[in-house]
Amino acid sequence: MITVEKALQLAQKNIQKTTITSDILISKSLGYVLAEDILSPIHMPPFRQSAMDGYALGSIDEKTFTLIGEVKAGDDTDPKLEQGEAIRIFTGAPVPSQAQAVIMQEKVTVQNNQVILSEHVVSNANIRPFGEQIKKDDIALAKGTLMTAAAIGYLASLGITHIPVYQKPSIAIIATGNELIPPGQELKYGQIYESNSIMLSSALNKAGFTDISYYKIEDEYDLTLSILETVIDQYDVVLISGGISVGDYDFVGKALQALDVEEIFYKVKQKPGKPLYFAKKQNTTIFALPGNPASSLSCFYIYVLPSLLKIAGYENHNLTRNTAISASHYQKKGQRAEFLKALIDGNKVTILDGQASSMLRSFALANAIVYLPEEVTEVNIGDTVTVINLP
Ligand SMILES: Nc1nc2c(c(=O)[nH]1)N[C@H]1C(S)=C(S)[C@@H](COP(=O)(O)OP(=O)(O)OC[C@H]3O[C@@H](n4cnc5c(N)ncnc54)[C@H](O)[C@@H]3O)O[C@H]1N2
Ligand code: MOO
Repeated sequence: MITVEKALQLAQKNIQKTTITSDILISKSLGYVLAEDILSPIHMPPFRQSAMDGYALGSIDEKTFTLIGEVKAGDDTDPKLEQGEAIRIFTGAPVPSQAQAVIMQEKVTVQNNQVILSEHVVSNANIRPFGEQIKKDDIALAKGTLMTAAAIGYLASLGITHIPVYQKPSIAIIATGNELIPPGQELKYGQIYESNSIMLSSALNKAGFTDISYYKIEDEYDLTLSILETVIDQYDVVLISGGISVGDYDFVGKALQALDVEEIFYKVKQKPGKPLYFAKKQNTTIFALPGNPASSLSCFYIYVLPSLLKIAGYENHNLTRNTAISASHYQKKGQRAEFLKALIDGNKVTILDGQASSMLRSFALANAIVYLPEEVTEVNIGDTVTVINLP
């Protein structure tokens, strides 16, 4: 059994950013990472732009100007403007080439076609210079940038429609267990509802991973072997739930071994999620998550999600860790490091009741995980603890 720190380190070391990129519509690019530098195809702004509704002035030394016309946003005119003359102008409109400044309409009075300034203006006031934000062929956004709403808006403002991004992995989720039936059917004695696949796919969707396929396997060796062989061949990432412990009907480990996967680690000194298994085969990454629902989700957030984000090209792929002051007393029962479902409010964190790995209610209420390393055996109210924010 390895430590949490060693397991995290091995996951980091054995996961590489994908080399597969594709050109996609920017409207579909939220959450993708740029695979190349994007150069601006235009100067932005593409002309001298008025930043205010007011008057464009032919000179800046006078206090009174003769009003000779108007330019509004979208106009394609460049009217002549002499010293002592002004043109009515609006925010976003092209500023006449000869204009030396724009004054806000609140700072003038207009009488008989004369614009009278109540204060002096400085040269180029309220004019957004040509190419002020970015020049044509300069790097608009660098390779590695995460596409956020703002990044999408920015590239759209430069007229860009398609961008090269790192492809997101295709993912198979495999739920194992004879006892599992889909929600919506009536439970027979011995059965429970299968909830891990919908939970994991929801967590994947939230993180922007949508290429997901589902499989359900009975606890049967040959079937486990053949389905695992197929999915390892077909998908970039395989997430298996359950069947990874030591019981007579836990066939996942045996099947993976028979398929000659490269085992990176099996069993981590942690609670929940002790029998976590991580392996690779060619370009496929395989995580076998313990079947207990809270163990599955805990391992997903701590190990799987950072790995998937790294594959998809994210620079900051780890969940944020902070410290907070515990509002709870908690006594560890065993020796393993623990990930505890918790509720953080400001810098105060409450460890929730119901931490068993079979229970999801505390997870459903949690917004954070308190991490207790092996050496911490007890938390007292007022102690500083490590907190991992849940996405
Ligand atoms: N003798 C030992 N027994 C167990 C050990 C051990 O070290 N020695 N470890 C325990 C720990 S810790 C865990 S965690 C579990 C993990 O077991 P598996 O990964 O093999 O998972 P299963 O046995 O298939 O299922 C465990 C539990 O979770 C329920 N389950 C499974 N899949 C789903 C699903 N898709 N949706 C909802 N619930 C699911 C299943 O019914 C079981 O109750 O092993 C301990 N045993
Ligand atoms: O490690 Mo298991 O997830 O404690 O129950």
